[in-house]
Amino acid sequence: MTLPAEPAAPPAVPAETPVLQAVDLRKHFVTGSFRRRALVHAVDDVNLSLHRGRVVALVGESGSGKSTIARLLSQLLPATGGQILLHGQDATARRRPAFRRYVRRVQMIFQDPFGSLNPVHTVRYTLTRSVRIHQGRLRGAELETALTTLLERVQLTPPERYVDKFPHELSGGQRQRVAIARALAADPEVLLADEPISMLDVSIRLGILNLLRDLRDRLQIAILYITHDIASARYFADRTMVMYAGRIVETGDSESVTQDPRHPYTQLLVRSAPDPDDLDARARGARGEAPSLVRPPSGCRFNPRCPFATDVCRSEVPPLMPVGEGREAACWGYSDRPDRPRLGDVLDAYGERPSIDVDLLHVGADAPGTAAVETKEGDR
Ligand SMILES: Nc1ncnc2c1ncn2[C@@H]1O[C@H](COP(=O)(O)OP(=O)(O)OP(=O)(O)O)[C@@H](O)[C@H]1O
Repeated sequence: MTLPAEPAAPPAVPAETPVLQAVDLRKHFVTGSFRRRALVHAVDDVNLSLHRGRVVALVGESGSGKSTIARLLSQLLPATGGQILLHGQDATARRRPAFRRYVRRVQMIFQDPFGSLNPVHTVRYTLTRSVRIHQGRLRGAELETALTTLLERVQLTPPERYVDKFPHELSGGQRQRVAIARALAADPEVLLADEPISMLDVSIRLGILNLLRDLRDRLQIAILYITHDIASARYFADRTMVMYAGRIVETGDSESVTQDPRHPYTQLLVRSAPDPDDLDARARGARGEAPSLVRPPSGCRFNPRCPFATDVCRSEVPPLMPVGEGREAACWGYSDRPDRPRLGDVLDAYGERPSIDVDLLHVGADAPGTAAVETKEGDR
């Protein structure tokens, strides 16, 4: 199924102070028993900024730390180190009232719309609860208006067709729309969307991405879009950050990162689209597997799989270095050190030159803007 090439729209607002920022964010999980205690280095030294009306995609294969970042930013997990800033101010919520205030600004959308909605409650119950938590004890006509507004905002129209349904009476896409409406009841500034389409039927994924894009544009919400699928990042996100084994290895505007990847890992990731976990299968053997996060490789964590790794890659962690306008890659190959690796044509090591064809955008659907199609009765 071919989709029209429609890269992410340019930002509606100029860059300004980030709404939400992670500064040197770190999460090490303690696992094992007392005697065999081990630390999982899930996230190390991650910096990211979310701006009003812009989407940042966080892309990487399974286990790279993407969901941990979302849970840290939502403050469902305490960080081991680093800071979370909301409008430039430390936002660490140490007590419940502060956490409530934070959650009003920063809402999360989960991967599984089947698990995130209580099956015994109607849409009315779910949304009313969220409205009352975040907007006060609305009743009668006022409450009805609030519910109608939320359902219309997620394009579940006419609202009366959906408001008294139970989750099992809705399609996966409709359930995800209800989950998004529940998040919108808080009138958030930030949505953290953790793989919001990966559990949905391919035919309705594009509808959900278009809805999120609409919220970005109309409500100027800042969105963190977590995905395995670098092709959907190109379609949907203004900027893309690539994560490998707990660290950010490349950042830049989505079009450049996906069409002209600079870090050897991003090049592999692009080549493995649409299934990044296929990357393991392709690179295993000759290049080894994704590293253990209990004992991550020293230096660049990608070095055991990188065909150009040299001693410096094995001993020193590469910082993010400029590799173009607004672009950075954490690879010594872009430094001016005399002992840097010579990247050469790194892609030859793995085969043909990668590029993301929009056909690889396996979100499915015949055309963008399919929200209305999805909400028809047929999508049950
Ligand atoms: N509560 C936990 N205790 C111990 N280790 C954990 C915990 N949660 C996550 N991890 C580990 O942290 C690492 C990063 O996990 P995370 O779920 O953030 O990755 P991910 O990129 O989101 O993967 P996926 O796409 O499969 O969800 C993994 O090695 C995982 O096993």
